This record gives sequence, structure tokens and C-alpha cells, in this order.
Amino acid sequence: MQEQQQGQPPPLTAPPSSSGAPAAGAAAAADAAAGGGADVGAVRVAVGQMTACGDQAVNLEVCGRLAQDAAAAGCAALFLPECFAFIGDSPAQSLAAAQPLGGPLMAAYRQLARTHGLWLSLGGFQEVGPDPQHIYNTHVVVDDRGEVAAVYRKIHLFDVDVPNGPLLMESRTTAPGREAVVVDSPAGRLGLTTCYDLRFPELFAHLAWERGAQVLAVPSAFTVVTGAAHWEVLLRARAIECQAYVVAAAQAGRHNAKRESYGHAIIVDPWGSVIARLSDPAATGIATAELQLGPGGLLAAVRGRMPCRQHRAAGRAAYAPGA
Ligand SMILES: O=C(O)CNC(=O)[C@H](CS)NC(=O)CCC(=O)C(=O)O
Repeated sequence: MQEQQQGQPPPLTAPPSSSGAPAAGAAAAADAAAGGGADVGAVRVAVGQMTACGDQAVNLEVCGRLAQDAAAAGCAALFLPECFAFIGDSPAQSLAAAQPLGGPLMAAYRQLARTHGLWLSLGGFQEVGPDPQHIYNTHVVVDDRGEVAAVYRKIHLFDVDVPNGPLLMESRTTAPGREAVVVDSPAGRLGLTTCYDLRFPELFAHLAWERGAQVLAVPSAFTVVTGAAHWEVLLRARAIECQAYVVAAAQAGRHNAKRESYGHAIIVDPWGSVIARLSDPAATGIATAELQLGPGGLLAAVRGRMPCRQHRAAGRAAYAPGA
């Protein structure tokens, strides 16, 4: 069900040469001093893929199987896609499915985290919103004891006329979030985003460089058309420019007569290599990878030898004065 790709080690992981490039350890120390995430060493995580339907009990059962697989594979965290709990066939159904954070739906997923001793990134559920006509698209991180560790409400809403695809107007029924969110976890400092947010690199740069995110979660339900054209290149671009791991859980396949998702859940490392993907881009399942977050690991090596964070800070004086 799962396949792992361990590409060639990138050149930046080679031992320091006489070029004077900083050792990874020094780079990590500098990064930590500059507000980077806690040093959690190497940790295995799982990215999930599924075909959510309009029955919350069925989706919970599927997510339960993925959590069991992730725990059995020795993972500290499982990342689930946007709409993991529910995909209906009308906006009215999404409104009707909405629950508060303290409702029975979240209680069931919190129990799942506790049962399997896993952190869960729950990539977007229909949360009761600010008025009866609007929900929030809410990405919740739950710790391994089942406590809510972070709540991110999707900022950029997908109001798009997809060429040769659907016209989607997410903002008709969803209110935008107004706050960027990071959270420390055993899988590093996570920067939280959702789906269409992927197209807004300023959010990712903020999470990585101003907020110290080491791992960017991009749970999605991409359309087939835009996924084929843009999904992997955008994910790899965000990983490369933020020098961070990107964990992109995905909805896949046909949900109902009107809705189909692109799939292709992947994990990308800070050098831009795809280090995990499902062997079948439309299957339900997980893929796992080890994230090297410690002082001797890949993240520190990439950031240490190509110090984009510092170069950005200096460069911004020219093109975003006062920012
Ligand atoms: O509507 C729901 O039930 C939940 N929300 C979604 O599935 C959202 C809005 S329709 N989908 C995306 O953001 C796809 C983005 C995308 O495909 C792209 O950026 O190309």
C-alpha cells in the first residue's frame, strides 16, 4: 500500500568541505537562537490519503484504519487531508454537518489520537462559523493524549472557476480565518495551512521565517485539473523556498457524482525531494518518512549552508521596506 522513496542524498548533506560552510550543528544552534523550532531529532511521520464521503461514521472508520497503520509503522504523527470528516454533494450539506470544536465529532477524533498514541493533523473540518450561513474550514492539531494543541482556520478561500472543471465558491458558505498558526510537536514545529493556501507563498514564508516552522502541513482536497497542473510543483517549491519539510495529505478519487479529488499525497524534504508517496495516487492509505529535524539532520544542513532566512531579512530592506 505504501512506497517510500529515499532519493539520492542531496549535496548539501555532504560533510562540510574546506569551503567554510557552517557545520549543521552550528547552523541548527543559530536557527534555534533565531526562533526556530525545538530540537526533536529524527522522527517518523505518516501522510494520509482517502476518499471522504457524506457519512461521518464511515470517514471516522477510515481515519481509524490510517491511524492504526501509522502507529504500527512507528510514526509520531499522522497528517489527514482537508475534509477528512465529511464531503457532501452540496454547500447546504456542509453547513448542516458543521459542529463546534467541543462537539462529538472532534471528541471522536481526539479519542483516536489517544487510542493510538499519535499526534493528528486533522486537515480541515466543517466547524460552526460566525453566523448560520457560514462555517469555518478548520485544521485542528491534536496531541497524543487527545488534547487540542492548535486550531487554524483556512485563510484563503477557493473562489475559483476551474478551467474545464467546477466553479467553486467556498466563501459563500465559509468565513475566512484571520490568524497564521504554528505549534510545537514531536514532529517539529508545525506551520498550519489548508489546500488553496498553498498558492500564497507569503503565508509559508511567514510561517517558516517569522514563526520558525520546520514542517509545513498542507492538507488538501485539490481538484483533478489544478492538481495535475500545479500540485507537486507548488509543494516542492514551498519546501525548497522555506527550506522545510512539507507534508501534504490529500483527498483522492470520486466522492460523489459532482466531486473528485486529485490525490498524490506526498512528503517533501527541505531540499525539495519527494521522500514519501503512495504507490497508487488514488488509493486510501498512508506513506511514511523520517524527518531529520535535529542538529545533525537535513533541515539544519540545508538551512546552514544556504542561509535563506538571513538573506531574506537583508534583501527585504530593498523590496519591502518597513516589513
Ligand atoms: O468545499 C469543501 O468541502 C472544503 N473545501 C475544499 O475542498 C476547498 C474549497 S472548494 N478546495 C480547495 O481549496 C481546492 C484548491 C485547489 O484545488 C487548488 O488550489 O487548485
